Amino acid sequence: PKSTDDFVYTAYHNLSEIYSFINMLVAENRKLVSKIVIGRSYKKRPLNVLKFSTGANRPGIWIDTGIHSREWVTQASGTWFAKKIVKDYKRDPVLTDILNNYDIFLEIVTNPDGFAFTHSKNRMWRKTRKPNPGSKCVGVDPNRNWDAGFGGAGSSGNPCSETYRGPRVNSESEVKAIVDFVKSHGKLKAFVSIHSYSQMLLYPYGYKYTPAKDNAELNVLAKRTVSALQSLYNTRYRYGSIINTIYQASGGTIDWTYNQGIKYSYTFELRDTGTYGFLLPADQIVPTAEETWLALMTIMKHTRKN
Ligand SMILES: O=C(NO)N[C@H](Cc1ccccc1)C(=O)O
Ligand SMILES: [Zn+2]
Repeated sequence: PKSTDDFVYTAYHNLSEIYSFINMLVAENRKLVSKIVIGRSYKKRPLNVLKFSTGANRPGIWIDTGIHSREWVTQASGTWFAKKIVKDYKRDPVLTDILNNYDIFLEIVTNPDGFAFTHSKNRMWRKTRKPNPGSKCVGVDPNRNWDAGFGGAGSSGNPCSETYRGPRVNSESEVKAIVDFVKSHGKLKAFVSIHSYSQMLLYPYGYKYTPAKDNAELNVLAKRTVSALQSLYNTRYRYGSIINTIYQASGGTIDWTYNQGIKYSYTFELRDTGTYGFLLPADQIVPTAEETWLALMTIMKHTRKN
């Protein structure tokens, strides 16, 4: 495609197509959009983050998709979100107000090595692609590698496991890059990590049963958020803390971001509930992105007001 207007949002795309989408979007919207490279993957691919900003030194909102590479509807949705933001700025009053006060950071391909591998060799690949010394098994689960209950129940020490935590905290450059960005930015007010599938909206904690101190507020906001999502196509989501809603998981992304003080830390599990699972048909990409955008707007609106 020559522009992001004729990019096909109703189809899945490979790594180079998404990278070129990102570059086109920046080139077409130089005032609003810039690209930050926050680091490199194990295989030295750039970790590209889109920054949407209308002024300096603003607080920020973070959204990542594709940290688990096989969850293709998430990177596809992230691409659609990026275009939606530039289309709606100055047209939608709520988004315009958010962007006049907050920066939005969007990492679409958060695990590029894994994503490339799902296109080339194994569609069901989840982890990073860093080799594990002493094992024939490759990769670390980037949703177990964070310094939040790291190594506890709900992750594995076996390199061959899909939930292998890694040899140490932040061993994965894809994770470390985000950790460093969060710490250096210092003013992120919301952090949303988008996965699939199960149709759930989850908040901390995953590594312990202790409720988050903001549990009540996070629960009320989650309820309102899933209602907004359901309003479009009647897609139903469950919501609650990770450990109570799905299972115990240690070293997870949003447990760490919440403990960093980012109150509005959420994980989405997008469509579906298992009919197609990770192999969600492409004709569900745009409906999924549209309904999820209503949810994200709810969280961003609440963040703006608090
Ligand atoms: O893999 C997915 N979804 O794709 N999520 C599950 C559950 C989860 C969600 C959020 C935090 C921690 C754990 C996982 O095992 O990582
Ligand atoms: Zn996942």
